[in-house]
Amino acid sequence: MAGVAGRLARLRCSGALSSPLQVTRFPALQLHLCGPAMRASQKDFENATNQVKLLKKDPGNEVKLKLYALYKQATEGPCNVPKPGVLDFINKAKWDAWNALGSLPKETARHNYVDLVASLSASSESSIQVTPAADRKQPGSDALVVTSQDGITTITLNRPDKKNALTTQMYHDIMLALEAAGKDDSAITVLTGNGDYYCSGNDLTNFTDIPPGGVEEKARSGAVLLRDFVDCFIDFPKPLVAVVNGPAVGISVTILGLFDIVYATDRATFHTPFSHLGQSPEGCSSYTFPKMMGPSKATEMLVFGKKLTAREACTQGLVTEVFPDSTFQKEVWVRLKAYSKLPPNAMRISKQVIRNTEKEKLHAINAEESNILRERWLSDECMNAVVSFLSKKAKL
Ligand SMILES: CCCCCC/C=C/C(=O)SCCNC(=O)CCNC(=O)[C@H](O)C(C)(C)COP(=O)(O)OP(=O)(O)OC[C@H]1O[C@@H](n2cnc3c(N)ncnc32)[C@H](O)[C@@H]1OP(=O)(O)O
Repeated sequence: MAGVAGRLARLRCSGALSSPLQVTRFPALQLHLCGPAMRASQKDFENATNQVKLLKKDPGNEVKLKLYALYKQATEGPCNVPKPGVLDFINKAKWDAWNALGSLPKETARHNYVDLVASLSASSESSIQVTPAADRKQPGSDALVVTSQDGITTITLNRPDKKNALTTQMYHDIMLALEAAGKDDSAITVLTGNGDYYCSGNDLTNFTDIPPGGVEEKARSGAVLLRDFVDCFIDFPKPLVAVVNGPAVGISVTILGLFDIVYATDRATFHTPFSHLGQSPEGCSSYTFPKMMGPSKATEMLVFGKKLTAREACTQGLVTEVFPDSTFQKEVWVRLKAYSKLPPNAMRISKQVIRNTEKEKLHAINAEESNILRERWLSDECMNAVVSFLSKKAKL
């Protein structure tokens, strides 16, 4: 988020961002950032600081940063604390916002803060706070739905509004769901997505959740989680089927090489933009992809980020069969229900015969890929890509 908050504030002052939408949503910013200094009493300011805790509608990151900056300027004056490290996304964004206020007098900052809170109070419905990412609660188990019926355990990614991006909590929940499915009395296990996407890969906001040990600790624990997560797929004992109901991105694509069957709607696409994100392949794809499609096609996907259509992915061996979107669900589930009636022990043993020779190798590859990614996550290339995504998301 390098300088984005500061750039935003300067653009606002220059009038460059005064679109009707922004004027409607954030009138206080438009009216007061560069407006004449007016007086608000200390009491008004204290009232506003209390009022802000009662706001019910989340006004978004821009306004939260503005509130933070004005509060600091009003109470401490111009920003003269050291700039946080470039990887410390949240604190750096806050520092940028405060620093962008330059030498704005304390009284003006106090007035602008009071005015901004007043304008927010009018339409408020849920709480706002500049919550450190580390304190933020991840979505709970409703982001993952597990059902068991007709001999099939289905694990459904259920964050359709976020294209089923995988939060840290979801990685843990998927591991638990796989562990349980491996032991339950179903014959087949399915992973699918709710909504128009199968999965948009790792939730990039996971990167903002920096623990007390800093970014190195974040990268270390991320690599451990990734390794454990992928290990669960390598070791899964029963037939594992991906029902790819829409586009798939990142890790949701790479682990497909560890599934036994991949059925896809013709609307699905398969995208691994690792270089664009300053990252490197995971999910054992550095081994499974070249093996299934040859090194050159694998390079197009994993190095150059070429997005495949469902039919291309089928030709390359990543997808087992493609179905028309209009009949996808019906055809796939009829097929899977029939398969689930086959003797479960025979299916389990046959899968193991097919997969066991590779297991040790896959675990070693997973460990190596996770280590390499740990380093990648600390690179400028990765950090810049994540910051760019988060900035667009925050519309900064
Ligand atoms: C234990 C850690 C293991 C990590 C392993 C390493 C894994 C690597 C990967 O998976 S790399 C791939 C990461 N994913 C991406 O780069 C995809 C990012 N998202 C997008 O490019 C787009 O959102 C899209 C192409 C998936 C969909 O575009 P569009 O149809 O225009 O929808 P929106 O962009 O408006 O998305 C709606 C809503 O969802 C949020 N969102 C989508 N994907 C992600 C994501 N991966 N992380 C976080 N948030 C995501 C998007 O921001 C919108 O949110 P909003 O409504 O603005 O709040």
